[in-house]
Parts: sequence; C-alpha cells; structure tokens
Amino acid sequence: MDGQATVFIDGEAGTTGLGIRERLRGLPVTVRSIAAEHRKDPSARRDMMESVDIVVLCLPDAASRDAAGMVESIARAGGRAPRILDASTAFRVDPDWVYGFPEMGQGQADAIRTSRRVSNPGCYPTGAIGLLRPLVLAGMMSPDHPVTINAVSGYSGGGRTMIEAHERDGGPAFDLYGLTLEHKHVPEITRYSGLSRVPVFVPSVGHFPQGMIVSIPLHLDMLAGPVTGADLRAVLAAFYAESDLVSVEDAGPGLIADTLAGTDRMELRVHANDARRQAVLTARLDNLGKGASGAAIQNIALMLGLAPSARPA
Ligand SMILES: NC(=O)C1=CN([C@@H]2O[C@H](COP(=O)(O)OP(=O)(O)OC[C@H]3O[C@@H](n4cnc5c(N)ncnc54)[C@H](OP(=O)(O)O)[C@@H]3O)[C@@H](O)[C@H]2O)C=CC1
Ligand SMILES: CC(=O)N[C@@H](CCC(=O)OP(=O)(O)O)C(=O)O
Repeated sequence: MDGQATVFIDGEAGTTGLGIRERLRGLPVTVRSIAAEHRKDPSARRDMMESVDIVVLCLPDAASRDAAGMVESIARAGGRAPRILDASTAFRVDPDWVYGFPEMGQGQADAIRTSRRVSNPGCYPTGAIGLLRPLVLAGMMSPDHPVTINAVSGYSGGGRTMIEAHERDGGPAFDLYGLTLEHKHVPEITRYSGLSRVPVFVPSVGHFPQGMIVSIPLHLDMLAGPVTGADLRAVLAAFYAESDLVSVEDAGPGLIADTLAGTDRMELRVHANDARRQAVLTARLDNLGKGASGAAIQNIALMLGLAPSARPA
C-alpha cells in the first residue's frame, strides 16, 4: 500500500463510531469524514467509500445492509471498492463474511487480515463465545449441552437512544430484557461457540455507562468426564496463553461489572465449588471496548497489516 491507509467511518457520530475514531489516533491511518450535514447523504457516502481503503460501518443493521450494498455496487461498476468492517449484527453469521474475533482460534487473525468483509463481534457474544468455544473444542462441553447465559451491560450498549434515556431521564436502575428469547446475538453465540443446542440468553442493562459481565452457570456433572474447576480454568488459560487482550484471572466471591470500563481487555474466570460440583464462568469486559470499538481497532490493524506491532495500548 502506498502512503498512509485511509479509513471512513460511516456513522462516525454514533457511540461506536466515536470510540473507533478516538482509538484510530493510535494507528498510522488517515481518517476521512463527511461534513455533518451530509453524513446521511447516500451520494456523499458512496463517493467517500470509493476514496478509502477501509470503510467501517457503525450503523443500525438496515443502514449497514444498505451501505454494504453500496460497496458492492461500486465493485460491480468497476470502481475502487473499499474493504468493509461492519459493527452491526447484519452479517455476523453470513458465510461471505469473516467473523472478527482474532482470538477464536488458529488462522482467524490471518482470515481477518486478508478478508474484504469482516464482521465485528457483538459485545455479549465476545464474552459468551470467549468462555464456551474453548470448552467445546476441548471436548469438555458437548455441543448439545443445555447452556444458559446471563449478562449485564452498561447502558451505552443501547447506543445514543439508551444513553439519552439514562442520562436525561435517569433510569431504569436494572432492566431484564430479551425475554422473548429471540435476542439478535443468539445466532452468532450458537455458531461460534460450536453449540448445536441454542442457549438460553438472558441479557440485562444496569444504570451505569460502560461495562459488562457475561456469566454462565454450570453443573460440573453434566460436562464430559470428571471435570473440576481447575480443569476448566486450565483449558481457558491454554487457549488464551498467547493473547494480550484476553486473560484468565483468579476468581473471587464477587465481580463488579464496570471495572474494565475504558479498556479494550477481557477477563475470564472460573468460579468453582468442586464439593457442590458447580461452577460459574464469567467474562468481564467493556461493552464499548473489547465489545465494540476496541475489537474494531484490533480488526482494522489486522486488515491493514499493522498488528501486532502497531496495536495501540
Ligand atoms: N453500543 C454498543 O455497545 C455496541 C454497538 N454495536 C453496533 O454498532 C452499530 C452502531 O451502534 P451505536 O454506535 O451504539 O449506535 P448509535 O445510535 O449511538 O449510532 C448510530 C449512528 O449511525 C447514524 N445513522 C443511523 N442511520 C444512518 C444512515 N441511514 N446513514 C448514515 N448514518 C446513520 C446515527 O445518526 P443519528 O443519531 O443522527 O440517527 C448515529 O450517528 C449498531 O449496529 C450496534 O448494534 C456493536 C457493539 C456494541
Ligand atoms: C444494552 C443493549 O441494549 N445492548 C444491545 C446489544 C449491543 C449492541 O448494540 O449489539 P452489538 O454488540 O451486536 O452491536 C442489545 O441488547 O440489543
């Protein structure tokens, strides 16, 4: 690539877009923007897309699909089509897109590096897949294990509308939602965890801006073989041994959701009571960090051949 790589963030003024913009200061790239009054103008966006190396879509699902269609139409017309990183849910289980979770296993970082279309993982799925996939791949958890995933997110997870509802109107303090059991993240959690049985997913939002805990209770006797908490921890620790963003930490009797706010890291824990044959797996992250903008920066750095040496701290 000649000169500095160019990036356009479609949806730059939104919650995820702003986080990516801020983090891009740490990479040797030029960010191109559309004047605020034209930021939703399709022809201005199309022209901008044609002028950059990567377009990052930080839009609602429907708008992301339209934007990806614009990129395809540029390619069909013989124009200079950019590579795409999409932050929405629109393409996360689409076989024509690469799932942007580099820690997912051997070869995933390389697949991201060379793909023209990368889908940034969801915030809850980052925690759930991060915990479940190593156990399924190790044969410790059967793909049809009846998994339940509980999770709490900071209110920034709901984007500008939810942020305004909490900061202007003050609440609610704690909101259990997704109780139709059809949350948009369930397909990607099932697929990339390697599960054949669809997990029960129970998300919630608390009255704090950023942070997330994903927790998965387990009856150890339902796992494959005489598994202990130490065995679960050993599998996770080996899986993430090379990762500088995902770590396996000692478990205590409690866990606070917003401790990692402002970071791009994720911490995994196994809280086990072997005498009771029970454990709870937890993932703690910032929904806007490793759950969104931090993961996007990791993927952009890979796509531009800047990782790992140019990865921002
Ligand atoms: N917040 C989070 O924790 C996470 C969010 N995501 C995903 O990222 C995407 C963006 O979410 P988030 O940043 O939270 O949402 P926001 O609502 O904060 O931002 C969305 C942005 O997109 C703009 N926009 C909406 N429609 C169009 C359009 N047709 N053309 C151009 N711009 C448009 C909005 O402008 P305006 O406000 O003027 O309508 C706004 O600036 C979503 O798909 C979400 O699922 C991913 C991971 C985590
Ligand atoms: C608290 C809250 O509302 N969270 C959102 C998920 C965050 C998000 O926007 O989803 P992605 O991470 O897939 O983009 C929700 O449950 O719909």
